[in-house]
Amino acid sequence: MPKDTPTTPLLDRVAGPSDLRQLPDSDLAEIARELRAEVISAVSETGGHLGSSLGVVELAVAIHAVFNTPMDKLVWDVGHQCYPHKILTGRRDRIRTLRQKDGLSGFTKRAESEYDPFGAAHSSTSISAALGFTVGRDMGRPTGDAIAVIGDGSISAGMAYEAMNNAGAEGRRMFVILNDNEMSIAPPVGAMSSYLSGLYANEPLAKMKSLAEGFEAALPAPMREGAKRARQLVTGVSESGTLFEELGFEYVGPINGHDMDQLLPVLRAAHTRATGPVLIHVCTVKGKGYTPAEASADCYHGVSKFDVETGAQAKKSASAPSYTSVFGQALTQEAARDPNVVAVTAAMPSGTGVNIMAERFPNRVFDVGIAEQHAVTFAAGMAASGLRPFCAIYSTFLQRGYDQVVHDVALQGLPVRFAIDRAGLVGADGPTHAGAFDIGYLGALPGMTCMAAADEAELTHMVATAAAHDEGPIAFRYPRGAGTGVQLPERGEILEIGKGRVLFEGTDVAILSYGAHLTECLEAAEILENAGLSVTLADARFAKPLDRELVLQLASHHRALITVEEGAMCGFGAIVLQTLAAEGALDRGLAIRTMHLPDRYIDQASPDEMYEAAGLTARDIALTATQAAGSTADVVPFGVVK
Ligand SMILES: Cc1ncc(C[n+]2csc(CCOP(=O)(O)OP(=O)(O)O)c2C)c(N)n1
Ligand SMILES: CC(=O)[C@@H](O)[C@H](O)COP(=O)(O)O
Ligand SMILES: [Mg+2]
Repeated sequence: MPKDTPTTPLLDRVAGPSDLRQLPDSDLAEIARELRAEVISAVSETGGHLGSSLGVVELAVAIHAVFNTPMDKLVWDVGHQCYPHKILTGRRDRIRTLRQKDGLSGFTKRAESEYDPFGAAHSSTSISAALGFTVGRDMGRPTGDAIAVIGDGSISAGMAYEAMNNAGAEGRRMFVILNDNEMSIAPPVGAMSSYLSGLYANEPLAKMKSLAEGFEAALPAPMREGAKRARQLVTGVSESGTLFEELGFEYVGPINGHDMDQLLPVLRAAHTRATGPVLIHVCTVKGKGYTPAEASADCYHGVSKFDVETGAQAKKSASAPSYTSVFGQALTQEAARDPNVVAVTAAMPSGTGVNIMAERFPNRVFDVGIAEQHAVTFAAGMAASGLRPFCAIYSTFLQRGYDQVVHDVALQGLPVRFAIDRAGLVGADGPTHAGAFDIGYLGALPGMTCMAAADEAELTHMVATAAAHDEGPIAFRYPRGAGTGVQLPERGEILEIGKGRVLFEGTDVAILSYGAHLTECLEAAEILENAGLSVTLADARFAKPLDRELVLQLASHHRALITVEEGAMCGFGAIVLQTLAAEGALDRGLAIRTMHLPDRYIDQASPDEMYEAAGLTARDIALTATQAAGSTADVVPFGVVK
């Protein structure tokens, strides 16, 4: 047994939620204690989203004890807090494979378990999905109650309100549990967060509040009194109820989400009496029960492997600064030169690196909360006012703001600068977080300039180029993690729009790279040269406008042309193909291959393993080039490829 494996005699008897339901209530707090120890122990070995999972340990036990999962549909918003739920629902034996190749996903996933009725990883979808299940139940589908568990950060997104607006009007029996830990990844922002804090502040007086008399009656006597008092208090102080009540929900809470003596009776009362939508406001502590997590500024939102005793996390041995930090520094330099440069983040200040600019220019960096759609249009408004906004959003999350990119930015030709982090495959977070599609979805837009950084120096140039580009929207993408270690320029150079660069010239095969896979292309070129093929390597820098002249030149002077990108099909390769086709350059016997992510989702693993599964290693590029060039040379001797 590994040294940190806790003893868990009660939890050992729980193979699934039905076992939990056989236990007396008096055992459930102890189950939660053992479950917390198991989560800490497992995540110390795997890394992952620890703080959020620790915050919902009691909640997970109580929900599974009261509701009839999997018939009742439990939908965890984001899903990053689902580790206790996975342990309780038959996945304990694989919990130490979390976020690894062939292991458990770090999020809820339909394919993994019947207890995960709805997959997630992007936030604020749970209420909509739960309402969908509710309608399914009411229309005779074999499904029970639906329960959405959503955090205070995630409930700031517009989608959650769209869902509550709809659910309140539908008036169907469903449950929304607001898990309020007064934290997002960073401290939460915005008026909604202040509003929830106000409700939370009522806690000593309003232990329980429900405007429905019948609901109060279902509570145990001590709570009933509290509920009545709260009702009088609230109705006395203000004519209106909470925002949730205005939206048509019955509001219950706030209650202490770590106290089984509050959780169990409240959930049971709700379960017994609810006839319409109910919102149960549960207050929790992110990182609860693990001192290093509770004491840290981010409550151990996402951790690498760590020492359970000390909480010390394994340090990544980065030989080079991360792309994110290089972006943050370059942005700060631009902001120092130009007072019109502003930055927007949607709840990811440190993830995107705009926190670096915020240290020097706090009034010019705007964290809008989890609200990508608003972030994009807000940036568009700022651009229309004459400011120079950088809208820094991960590729995968920008998907949520796509109509805003099209309608509010591109169509109006507004110069919003999109800094697109996490381009390509990201590793442990898996396919939900892969930056796979932005080349295609942005490349399709008239007037959009699209760049991809081959290394950190290139990223610095692209930040400078974007800052200087007032002619319309411009985007630049770069991957998660450490850069290549190249020398960074003192100041970013303004690149000529639509011009690529040739790294070296050969005669047989041309490789045209777009983005950070240039490293693999360099390696592939070396393999090919060793095998006797003469290679040209070019970095396109721009997908739009494409360097037409360069592409035509590569097409006409080589037997084979290979494009390489860290993105899905319908991306850079497609743009190259369409350009060549339009020029008639495909009519002359050129062998062309477009290398991109395959047309399937790639499960979590390390980024290298994921790129291997995607067929995008240096070896894959070399093999593809050889075959395209019609060479029979044995181009990949063992030992050459890393
Ligand atoms: C659409 C979208 N934007 C951003 C994120 C990144 N993200 C993941 S969790 C999180 C914070 C969520 O806060 P909350 O819902 O309060 O849960 P907690 O982490 O506090 O448990 C953010 C911003 C995401 N998953 N989805
Ligand atoms: C759950 C979620 O969406 C974030 O916590 C995400 O996992 C962060 O990813 P990075 O570690 O790449 O910032
Ligand atoms: Mg929170």
